Amino acid sequence: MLLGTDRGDALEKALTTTTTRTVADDDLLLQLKINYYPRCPQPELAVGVEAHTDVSALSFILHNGVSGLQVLHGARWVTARHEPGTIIVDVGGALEILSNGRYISVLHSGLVNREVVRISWVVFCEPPPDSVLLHPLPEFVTEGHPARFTPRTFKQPVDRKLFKKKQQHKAQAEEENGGNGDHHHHELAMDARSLVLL
Ligand SMILES: O=C(O)CCC(=O)C(=O)O
Ligand SMILES: [Fe+2]
Repeated sequence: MLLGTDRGDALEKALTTTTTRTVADDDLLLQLKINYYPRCPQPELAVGVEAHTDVSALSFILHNGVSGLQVLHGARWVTARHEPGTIIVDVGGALEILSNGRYISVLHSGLVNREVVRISWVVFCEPPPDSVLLHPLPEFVTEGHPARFTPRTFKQPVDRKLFKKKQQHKAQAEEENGGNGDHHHHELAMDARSLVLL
């Protein structure tokens, strides 16, 4: 999402008043991922970054001003605004859990462009993998809004995502090789891709 004033204020308040109590500042892990989207003569046939949700708490997307980030809004894919000098902030799964679903981790994807190269630098801000149990914070749990998530470590959804990806790519490789080829290279490529697709 592009931070609007209302949501931005609420988000900032939630983060400064609640998250820091659960996760100490120096426990937060920052990971940088650089996406390079080459020009593509037939963008509609290509996959840039496939549809996914981030597992992080927050992701900060810096970009070269070229649009390409698509966000699922209701039933429609909409293109995010890429105004020069702005940073796009994306809510990840960890924040969805902490806020008991008040902030939603939306499905998004990255498209390639026919004319221009697109580059995005994404900083994923993540809780520690297994020393903290993520659960809806008490201030977001009421009678009207019971807890929607069971407690889990950050590592659990990450592992689940990697496992799903592995299965997907294995099935793809088997399809391509008629079920009996040498899959070694596919699996190596898949592992590299999975790691950066968190
Ligand atoms: O390139 C973008 O704008 C978004 C990429 C993205 O969603 C990701 O790397 O997780
Ligand atoms: Fe993402």
